[in-house]
Amino acid sequence: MTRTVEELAGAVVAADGAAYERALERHAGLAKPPGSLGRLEDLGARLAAIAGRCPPPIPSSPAVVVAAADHGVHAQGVSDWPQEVTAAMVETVAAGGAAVNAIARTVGARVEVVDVGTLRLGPVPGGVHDERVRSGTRDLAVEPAMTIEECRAAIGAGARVAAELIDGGADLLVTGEVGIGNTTASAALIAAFTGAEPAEVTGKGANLDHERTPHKVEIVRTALARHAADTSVEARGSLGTLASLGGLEHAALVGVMLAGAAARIPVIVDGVITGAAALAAVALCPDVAGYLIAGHTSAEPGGRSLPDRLGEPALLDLRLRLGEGTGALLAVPLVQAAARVLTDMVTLADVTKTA
Ligand SMILES: Cc1cc2ncn([C@H]3O[C@H](COP(=O)(O)O)[C@@H](O)[C@H]3O)c2cc1C
Ligand SMILES: O=C(O)c1cccnc1
Repeated sequence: MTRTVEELAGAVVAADGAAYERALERHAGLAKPPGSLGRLEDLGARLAAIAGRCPPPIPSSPAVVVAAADHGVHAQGVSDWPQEVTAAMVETVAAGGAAVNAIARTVGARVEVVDVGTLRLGPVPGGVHDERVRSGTRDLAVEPAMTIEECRAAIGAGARVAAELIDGGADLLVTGEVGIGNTTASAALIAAFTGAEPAEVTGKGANLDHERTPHKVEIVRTALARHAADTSVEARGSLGTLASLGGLEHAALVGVMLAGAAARIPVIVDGVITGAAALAAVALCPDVAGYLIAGHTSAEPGGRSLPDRLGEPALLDLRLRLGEGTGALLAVPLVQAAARVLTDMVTLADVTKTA
């Protein structure tokens, strides 16, 4: 079943503030000095708000969705890598040999890779979700990257994959991506949604020669000016911004976030690409914010401002700048622990009874 953006957004209810408060109260009475579990206490309360019950369920089936697509803006020389690397990485993830696979194995997460629009001549190989909308986006520096219909189709695809995973028992979604050139689209989205200066949010991505970073900043600036000057109805609003400046994988990740929130399941955000998608998802449906957990702070410029925009600092800062979902996956045990302490711990009253 494919749900529209409006249907998905309409199915999202605000996270439950009363369950959040009950969890904080419960924490205050557990067998520890109140507040001594630090940010894990607030995280547990957020999980209670997400599930609408306290204690919250302990996530036991995490799944990472790696959305993949190519980018027309690659023609502007914004990445040192050939576009073939995107499809090659999709195959690598499907075969289990990428960084995301190694870390997913460590934390017991399943990995699902979704091709929403890589450049490829042959068919999508086995083990990859074939949700191709088109072969790469248009060049966002010169024209809208996607039509609204293409953007909607990619959102629907991401939501469908997420819903299948949830139906199959996934109770914690993790966002990931691959797409050569996608740090340029991400910088454009972050600047558009936050008002940040392009130079503040544009970096070397996958090791772009540092002498060419000013050119990359200029491309982002050009794209923003092109979009700002676009007075068509399609260009207006959050969906218009996503279609104009984003990638197909950003749109698919918006779908994953909407579907997770609609099912009252936490969604862990990874680096600057999934973070840019998170800004779009929250712009489309503000209540989604209550379901998003910032997993880590990317070392890419723009990474630092993102978790704050999502309402709280990220859980980890390991100076990762890879994407794929790697940083978000590393936060999975923290999320599980935050829920588990609310279930497993005895109260201070229990302890003092036996003292
Ligand atoms: C081998 C390889 C594996 C990756 N895995 C994630 N990325 C990351 O780098 C790319 C974005 O950087 P840029 O905008 O500079 O092209 C995306 O594929 C992102 O997922 C990779 C990049 C490469 C080269
Ligand atoms: O933070 C990220 O997601 C990121 C940073 C650089 C390159 N690819 C991904």
